[in-house]
Amino acid sequence: MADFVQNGVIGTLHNLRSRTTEDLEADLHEWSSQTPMALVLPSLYSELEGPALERIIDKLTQATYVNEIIIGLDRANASQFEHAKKFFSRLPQRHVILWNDGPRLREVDRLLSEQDLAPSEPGKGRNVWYCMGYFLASGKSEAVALHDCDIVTYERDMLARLFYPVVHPQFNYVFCKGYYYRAAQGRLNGRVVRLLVAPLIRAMQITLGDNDYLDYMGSFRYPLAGEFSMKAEVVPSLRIPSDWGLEIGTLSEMYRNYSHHRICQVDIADAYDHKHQDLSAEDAAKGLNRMCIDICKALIRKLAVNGVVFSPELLRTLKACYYRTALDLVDHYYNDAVMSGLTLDRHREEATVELFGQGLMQAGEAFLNKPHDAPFIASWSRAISAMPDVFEMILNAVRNDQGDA
Ligand SMILES: O=C(O)[C@H](O)COP(=O)(O)O
Repeated sequence: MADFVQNGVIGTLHNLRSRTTEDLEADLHEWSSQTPMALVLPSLYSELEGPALERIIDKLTQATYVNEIIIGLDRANASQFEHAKKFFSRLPQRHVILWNDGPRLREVDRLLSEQDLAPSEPGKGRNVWYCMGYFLASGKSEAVALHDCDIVTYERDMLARLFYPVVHPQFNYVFCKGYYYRAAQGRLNGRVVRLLVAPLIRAMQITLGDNDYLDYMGSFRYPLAGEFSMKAEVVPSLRIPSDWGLEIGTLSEMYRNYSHHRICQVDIADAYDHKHQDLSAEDAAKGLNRMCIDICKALIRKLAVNGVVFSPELLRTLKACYYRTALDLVDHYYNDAVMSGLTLDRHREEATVELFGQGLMQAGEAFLNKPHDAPFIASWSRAISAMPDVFEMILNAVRNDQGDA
């Protein structure tokens, strides 16, 4: 049963389950001429071979209020790119595929890197950045939504509910983040949100005291959701991290650029399932271990920008507080899971908390040793000012790539 509580500093739009998807879509259709909508899909070629994307594309064929779909394709060779063109061809909407590893976009990337403007790391952040560049360059839409391509439980209303708050002509929102809970095969998931982000933000609030940024971050029910939407005006000034700090970094950018009143979150699904990564306890460069370190760095960096002075003592206190807070939460997660007929392995949860605690220390130490090390990609405003013809170059590269048979 949904609730209607507004207990954060941003707006929360619940699903009170009194409207159908078709009803929501009818509104979106009506508004689509005034606010055309684009969907960005950052995808790995391997996702075309998995079970989730086929279903996503099936559902999207019916989302005809969408004006254009921009697919960012990573890790594809030439024949895989040709296959991708066929794979996406049944989409009835105008759609393009950015072949990020193709020679034309690689050349744009090379020219941008000559000016230190290209994303330095491969990955989702880089993929999203080029898709957003294309979105701005094409200039065909006024709002953009983004979601991952590994959602096994995808339904059409996810996208309708994601767009609705930023497209409604009387709502004042410029940015909207999706939320849900994660579970599959009778097990509660969402390990990084539950065991790292939620307790860490609470521990930071306890350790640092009153802090508007932490109140804001703590208001998001699923801060790592890869699903969000925004008005076009937001995109040029965004500076997103290229690592796993992407989601936290995007929320932080919105915090810096807009009043809380213009930001909301929306209930887009009940149980959500996706491709799971290994914890990778033995290797801090991979899996959730790496994700944890990148997220901690992003939060620490942002607090430092807001004036918090980090020291080894503060880090030790924060870690102790995080650890206790996370263990307390594990009790609640366990009880919640049991009451809902789901399972939760308490031993594994507590071992994960220990690993994340080490990750927090590693991130803190890395920050203290190299405070200027920021994996941010330049904003598109900056990229255009340094290379005024970059949009033209991207449009040409993408147009020519689509045309090659
Ligand atoms: O959202 C999260 O917490 C991470 O992406 C991990 O999710 P998972 O535990 O569902 O794999």
